[in-house]
Amino acid sequence: MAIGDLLIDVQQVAKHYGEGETRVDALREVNLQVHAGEVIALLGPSGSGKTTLLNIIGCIVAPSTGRVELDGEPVFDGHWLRGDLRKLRLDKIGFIFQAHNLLPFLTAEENVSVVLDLAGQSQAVGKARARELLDYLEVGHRAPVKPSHLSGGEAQRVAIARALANRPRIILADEPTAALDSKRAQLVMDLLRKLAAEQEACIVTVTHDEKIFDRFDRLIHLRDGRLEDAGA
Ligand SMILES: Nc1ncnc2c1ncn2[C@@H]1O[C@H](COP(=O)(O)OP(=O)(O)OP(=O)(O)O)[C@@H](O)[C@H]1O
Repeated sequence: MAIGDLLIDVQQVAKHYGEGETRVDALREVNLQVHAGEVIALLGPSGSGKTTLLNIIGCIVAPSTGRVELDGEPVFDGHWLRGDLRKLRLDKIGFIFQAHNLLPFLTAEENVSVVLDLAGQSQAVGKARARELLDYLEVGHRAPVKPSHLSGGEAQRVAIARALANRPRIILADEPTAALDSKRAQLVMDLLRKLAAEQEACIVTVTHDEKIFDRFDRLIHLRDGRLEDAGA
C-alpha cells in the first residue's frame, strides 16, 4: 500500500495518573505514527494503556509529557496548543463507540445530523449529509427510526455515520464490533477499511475481538504502558 499523509504522530508520550504512592504509569514514552489509509488495532491486557492512548490521540486526555501532531498540526507539546479542544475534536476526529452510545430520543438521521448542528452547519446541510452517509452505509431506509428499534448491526452503522459526518481524517474506535456477531463484525471492519481508503483517513481501534484481527494493517500490542511491536 502506498503510504499516505502522516495523520497521527505521537512522540515520546508518557501519561501517569496520581502522584507518590498512588501514581500509575499508564503510558511510558510511546511513539506511534499512523498514515492515511491505515487501519490499525491497539491490543493488550486490561490496564495496559489502550484507552489512555486512544483518548490522548482524541484530545480527551492530556499527556504528562511528549508531543502530539494530528494531520500535520502540532496539538500538544507539554500543553495543549489550541484553546478550544471541542472544536479541534469536531474538526479532525471521528469517534466510534459501541452502538448504545447513540442518543435514544433522536432518530437515526438526527443522531448523525446533530454533529453538524454542533459544528454550526444549517439544518438542511446536516440532513442532506446524514442521508448521504446513511445511504452509503446501507441504512438509509432506517433514517426515521429511533435506536431502540435498530438491530445491533444497523445501530453500529449509524454510529459510524455519525463519526464520519464531519469528514474527519482520524477515526478512533473503541471496541466497535464487541456487540456484533462474527459476520456483522467483519462487515463493519470491511466498511471501515473501504472508508479509510476512499476518504484518505486512518482508523485506530481498541479491540479484543480476535475474529477481526485479520482486517487490520497493523496490530499494535501494549503492555504496561509500552508498545511492544509496531510492525505489520
Ligand atoms: N482517570 C484515571 N485515574 C487513575 N488511573 C487511571 C485513570 N484512567 C486509567 N487509569 C489507570 O491507567 C492504567 C491504564 O488504563 P487504560 O484504561 O488506559 O487501560 P486499557 O488497556 O484501556 O484497559 P481496559 O482493556 O481494561 O480498558 C490502568 O492501570 C488504569 O487503572
